[in-house]
Amino acid sequence: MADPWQNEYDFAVQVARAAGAVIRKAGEEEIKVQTKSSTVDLVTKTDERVEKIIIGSLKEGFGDGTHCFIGEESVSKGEPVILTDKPTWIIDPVDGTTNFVHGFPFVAVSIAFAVNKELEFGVVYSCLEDKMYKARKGKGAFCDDEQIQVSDVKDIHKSIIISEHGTDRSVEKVTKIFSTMQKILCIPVHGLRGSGTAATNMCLVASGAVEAFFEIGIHLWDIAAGVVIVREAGGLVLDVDGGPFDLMSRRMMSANNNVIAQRIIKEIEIFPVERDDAPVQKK
Ligand SMILES: O=P([O-])([O-])O[C@@H]1[C@H](O)[C@H](O)[C@@H](O)[C@H](O)[C@H]1O
Ligand SMILES: [Mg+2]
Repeated sequence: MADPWQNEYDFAVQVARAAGAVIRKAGEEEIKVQTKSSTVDLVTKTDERVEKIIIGSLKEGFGDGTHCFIGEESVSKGEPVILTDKPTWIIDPVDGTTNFVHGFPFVAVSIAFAVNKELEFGVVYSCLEDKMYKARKGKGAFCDDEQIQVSDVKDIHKSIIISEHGTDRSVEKVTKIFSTMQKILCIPVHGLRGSGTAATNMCLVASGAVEAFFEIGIHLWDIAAGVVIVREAGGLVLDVDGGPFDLMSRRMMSANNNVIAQRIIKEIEIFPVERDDAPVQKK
């Protein structure tokens, strides 16, 4: 049977590449910064503009009303996060906005596609490095058309682990995050890293540069595309307590294998976060 979502997949790659070119260009100009949920949760005109470009192009291609869209900036303007069985695009126009603002060279466009609430494909364009990561369910993961695979390291002492601290600066949460990092570092592991973009971090797991990446507090648009890429590269994605991964939970552990995942999970100090599909009240 012909691949039902091949057109959508090819289109997503084209749109991500075009969006990345807009981001690169915008990075050469003056960047005006605003804040969202906190003073360190940054947003720029480029985030909004690129999301409009991406959703606009997707609607031109597939705008017969059967497709739904969940985009970071639309949600921050008050749209609810509702994932139905309909074909749904999950978009982070600029993952790594803080990096973008500071000229730190990792910024990604992340586009995922889900049907019947299952992720079908993911595209992550690391636009400053000009690397196109992509994966289609059951068909492998690729970086610039070269197939990628997770690392085969099983010894935690030979691993590099990524975690991030997100944008919540409450002392209780930051304390737990750093306590977890300290425990992992002292296992000991070879190193701790973080690129500043969850989407890129997942591609680093998928391509074998690191063994695991976990974070509490990410949103579905940060990781949806990366989830497919990690799985198709032979890795696994779990909840931070070792249970099944839940796209809406804002908790995610991705690893090259279960030995590494379980060893890290033992050290994670979990703190509560509001789910992405929590009913919209306020804003
Ligand atoms: O805001 P944004 O730059 O799109 O996304 C952020 C990045 O992915 C960062 O690595 C992660 O630590 C944050 O949790 C995300 O919110
Ligand atoms: Mg993001």
